[in-house]
Amino acid sequence: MKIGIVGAGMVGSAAGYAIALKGTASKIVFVDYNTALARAQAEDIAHAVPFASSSVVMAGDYGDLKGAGVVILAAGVGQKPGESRLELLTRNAEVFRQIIGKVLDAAPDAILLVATNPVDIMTQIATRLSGLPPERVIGSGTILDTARFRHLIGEHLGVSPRSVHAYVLGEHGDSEVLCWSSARAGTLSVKDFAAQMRVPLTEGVKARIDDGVRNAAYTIINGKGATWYGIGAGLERLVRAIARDEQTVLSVSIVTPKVEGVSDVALSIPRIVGGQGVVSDLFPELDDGEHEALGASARLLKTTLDALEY
Ligand SMILES: NC(=O)C1=CN([C@@H]2O[C@H](COP(=O)(O)OP(=O)(O)OC[C@H]3O[C@@H](n4cnc5c(N)ncnc54)[C@H](O)[C@@H]3O)[C@@H](O)[C@H]2O)C=CC1
Ligand SMILES: CC(=O)C(=O)O
Repeated sequence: MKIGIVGAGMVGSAAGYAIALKGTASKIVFVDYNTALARAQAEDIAHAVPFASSSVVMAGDYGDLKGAGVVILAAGVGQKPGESRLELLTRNAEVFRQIIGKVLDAAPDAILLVATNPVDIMTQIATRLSGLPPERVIGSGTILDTARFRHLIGEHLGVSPRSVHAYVLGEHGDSEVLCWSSARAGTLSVKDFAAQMRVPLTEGVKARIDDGVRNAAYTIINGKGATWYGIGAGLERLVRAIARDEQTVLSVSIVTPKVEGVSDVALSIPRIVGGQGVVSDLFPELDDGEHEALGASARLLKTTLDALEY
């Protein structure tokens, strides 16, 4: 499958690098209004390909997205230290106004994968601007937060994160909801797993993990200015699920008709992803606190979107 990446900065290039190394796409086209940057990223990544795959990597303009099955949208500004994702909204909504029409003129059949923050609201904006059905405009949502959650649980329990099945729901942002009530390691609830392994899983430990997931972006941005490897790998995972029609469960954001009483809001729940985009939503079982927190997250996103004129 040919894929396009609009925005050749840290996130776009990390995604392209991961896709090229895994050979997930036959062709990768970078588009950026900084054409020198797009060309440099494509050339640098192309030099990694002989070690790994046979993907063709190039830079181009919007017309070169013709025939792309997936276009990743990673253009726009990122957070400065201390800035929240929601504070980026006005600037990045303007970027999407400039690029979505051009992407669709060239690649009307593409599935759009949104990475630009605040990703849930940008997904809702991209859905509206494109006129595409929601299942074809997919925000990376909490795919990264879910990976962070699995990493920290696995580290604490002494088990591979690949054996941890746990999801972060709601906003990719401060109001996200770590779903402890259904978190499992292997075949056991994390509580039973911890007991068998004789590892404490106290409220204090859970609070530390919650903080580590919720504030990971702030910590990393303080240290190196931005985050890119985690989301780059997450975007590759999404492209793979689509390119191979995997029907894989991933926590991603699309405009959803009803969540905890809030209508038409983009946020993450686990969903089945395949060649047509999102195939099904999987509403997880939640405890009362998680229901409440997911409702609050949905209301925050909806109110923030409603305040934006676009
Ligand atoms: N969804 C997620 O989990 C994550 C999302 N992000 C978000 O991804 C976005 C990109 O972050 P970075 O790559 O670090 O930023 P960056 O500044 O390195 O790259 C952004 C690129 O967008 C390009 N761009 C801006 N306006 C454009 C336009 N109108 N047309 C074409 N290209 C344009 C810039 O030239 C730049 O190369 C940010 O909004 C950031 O917050 C970052 C990390 C994780
Ligand atoms: C920047 C961002 O959204 C993240 O790393 O979670």
